[in-house]
Amino acid sequence: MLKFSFQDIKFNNHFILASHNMEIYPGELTILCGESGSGKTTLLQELTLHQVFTKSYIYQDIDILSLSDDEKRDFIFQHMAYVAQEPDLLEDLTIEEHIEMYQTLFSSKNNFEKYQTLLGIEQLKRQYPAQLSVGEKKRVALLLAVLKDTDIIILDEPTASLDLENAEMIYRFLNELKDFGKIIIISTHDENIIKKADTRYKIEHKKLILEYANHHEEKLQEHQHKQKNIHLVQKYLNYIHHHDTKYAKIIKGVSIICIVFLTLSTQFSGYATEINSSSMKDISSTMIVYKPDDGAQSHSYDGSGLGQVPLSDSQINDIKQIPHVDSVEWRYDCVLGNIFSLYLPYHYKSLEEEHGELKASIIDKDQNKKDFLRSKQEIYEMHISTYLDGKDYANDIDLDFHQDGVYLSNDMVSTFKMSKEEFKDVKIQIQVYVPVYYQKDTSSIEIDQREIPLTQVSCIPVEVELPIAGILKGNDMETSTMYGNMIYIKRSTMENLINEYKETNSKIVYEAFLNTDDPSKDKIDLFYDTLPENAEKEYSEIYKINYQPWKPTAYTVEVDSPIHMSEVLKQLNEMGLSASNSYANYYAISEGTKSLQRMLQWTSLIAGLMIILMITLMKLNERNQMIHVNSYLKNLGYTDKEVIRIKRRYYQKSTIKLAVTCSTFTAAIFFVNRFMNYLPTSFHIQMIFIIIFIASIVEFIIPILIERGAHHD
Ligand SMILES: Nc1ncnc2c1ncn2[C@@H]1O[C@H](COP(=O)(O)OP(=O)(O)OP(=O)(O)O)[C@@H](O)[C@H]1O
Repeated sequence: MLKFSFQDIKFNNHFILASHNMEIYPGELTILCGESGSGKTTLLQELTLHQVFTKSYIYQDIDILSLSDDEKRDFIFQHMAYVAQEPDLLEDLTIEEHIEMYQTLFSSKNNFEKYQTLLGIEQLKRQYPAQLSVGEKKRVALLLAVLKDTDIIILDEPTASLDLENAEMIYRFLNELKDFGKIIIISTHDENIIKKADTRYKIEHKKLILEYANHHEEKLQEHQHKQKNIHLVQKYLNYIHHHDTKYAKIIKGVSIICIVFLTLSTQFSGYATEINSSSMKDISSTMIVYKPDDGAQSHSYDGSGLGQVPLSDSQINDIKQIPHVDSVEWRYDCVLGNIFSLYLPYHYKSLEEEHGELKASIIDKDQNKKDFLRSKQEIYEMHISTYLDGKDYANDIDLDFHQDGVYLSNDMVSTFKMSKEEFKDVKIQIQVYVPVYYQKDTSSIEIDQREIPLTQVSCIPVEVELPIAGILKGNDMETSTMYGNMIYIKRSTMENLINEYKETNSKIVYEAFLNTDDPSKDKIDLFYDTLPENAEKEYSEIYKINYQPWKPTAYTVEVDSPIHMSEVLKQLNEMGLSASNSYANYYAISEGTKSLQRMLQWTSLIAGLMIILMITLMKLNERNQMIHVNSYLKNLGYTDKEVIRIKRRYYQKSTIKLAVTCSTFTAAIFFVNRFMNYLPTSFHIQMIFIIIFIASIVEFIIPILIERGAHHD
């Protein structure tokens, strides 16, 4: 039995109903009738634990008012089904899904097919609530109330504004219902229902009157305890997006693309940083510093010994004083086959006339000799540079035989039909151009139609046999080169050769030409230091060439870190010096990757904000739906905490779903990319974290914040 009493009901000092008691028995139909506006709905709401005016509420010896809020919700879950005047259904679930949800949540075992037939629900099963008439909705709500399988059923005007056909189904249904030992309370104006009443209350003149009572002493239906399972609700929450509008679906698609793009761009920004730092590593922190001829500033350093002026001791000191400069070491670079560098004061013959053909050979362990390169041209394109004694070049060396000697570039050995290992214990025999003089009067370049004389190094070709110390990974040995066939000679070896052949005195050479009408009588004579008295009359042209003992024209300058390169370069330029432009190129790459990074960072940021904005708008749009689901669950008897847990779990699942979709999409892009060889990239685990992070904001944090906002409204 349910014993219930309420105090005077007033709204804004407007008196509605005087205080009264009610006793409601199981297995009976308790009817509440009265005029419209007399307070029937208000009373029913009190019976569903709204408790604004309730004085006492005892059900089966349980004092409901002494229960905590959560216990009251549990009570509703276990014992009470309420069908309001306007039935509450979830817009995105079909009637069949509603039925399935109730059966699952309340593990109903009652004979629901019978009620389903009585209420004519079969043909409505595939419909959504919005497709139903009011009568149909009421019938569905009644069936759901039965499926909740509780011992108290409260119905507010079940037949109000229904046609006869709908109403009759409900009458038949009510006849069945009352035979099951349930407490059934119905508010109605409908005479057809009123006459079925076992107990009838009427509200008249603002008083509740017990008009009629015919108690049967029937026992209450045995209550079966229902297990509350919040996991089961999840499935039905997933149906909520069945009905998403087209634009919501488009926004979802766009946000997935945005998240993938955002992730990729963050990753590429990472690659750009890697490229940047690896190119910074590649540039090492050294550069070749030289002073170009005054008239030919643009002449770049090509290792040909042409166009660079030796540096004075004070200039070298000044370089050493530049902040961040660690060391300044002279170097020597030359091109084999640059026969101009062989012009010496003593002879003006070409290389081939003087020394025969330029040769490079290798001599193996058994003293077998082989021409080193395949063609004469390749030998003429061979470059020699020096490397420093005692310095670690491990980054550039592929195979080190750990002995004094020359390192060969990778290009140079790759044309050879020998494995790299086979170069061990092999010697190379070449003619090294040993520098002895520099002079400025035999070479020139034309700039703006003016001939600008260039400083030229003059060399003596010296045949040497040197062990091969190792093979390089590429062609560079610390400083970068644009040439392929490189031989790197230890600087002390070169220094010994230079000391052996060096000149200590300057020499002036006069080149005297006699051009006549008969070419066979033409001649060239050379005069050293002084010209004969009558020379100017005898010769048609005389050139004076001033040979100075050789001094280094290039230096390897080492800077403490690549990031200070530009600073040092600036100071060198201010001193009128140049540095090999390979650095400038790398610097440009580095700058380029930095701007690429900046661009990617900005676009990522904008894409990120766009996603958040789009999703926020979308979720705001869904706000009412989100709130309705919460109140629906609470009306079913879930406590606030349970609803929060259900919702959190639901958002967690959506987050995981989004993260998995985006990760799969991203992985697919990577796979296609790798397959097509567009970019040398791989799928980084950190991308998953980025995706999870964005997915959590989008599918967890934003919805929770919006719902929270709704609760405060
Ligand atoms: N929350 C409220 N605030 C102010 N007045 C209210 C509130 N709820 C109900 N009322 C008023 O109380 C009176 C009783 O309303 P109630 O809905 O309970 O009547 P009813 O008998 O169910 O009417 P009907 O048969 O038309 O549904 C009405 O005058 C209504 O305007």
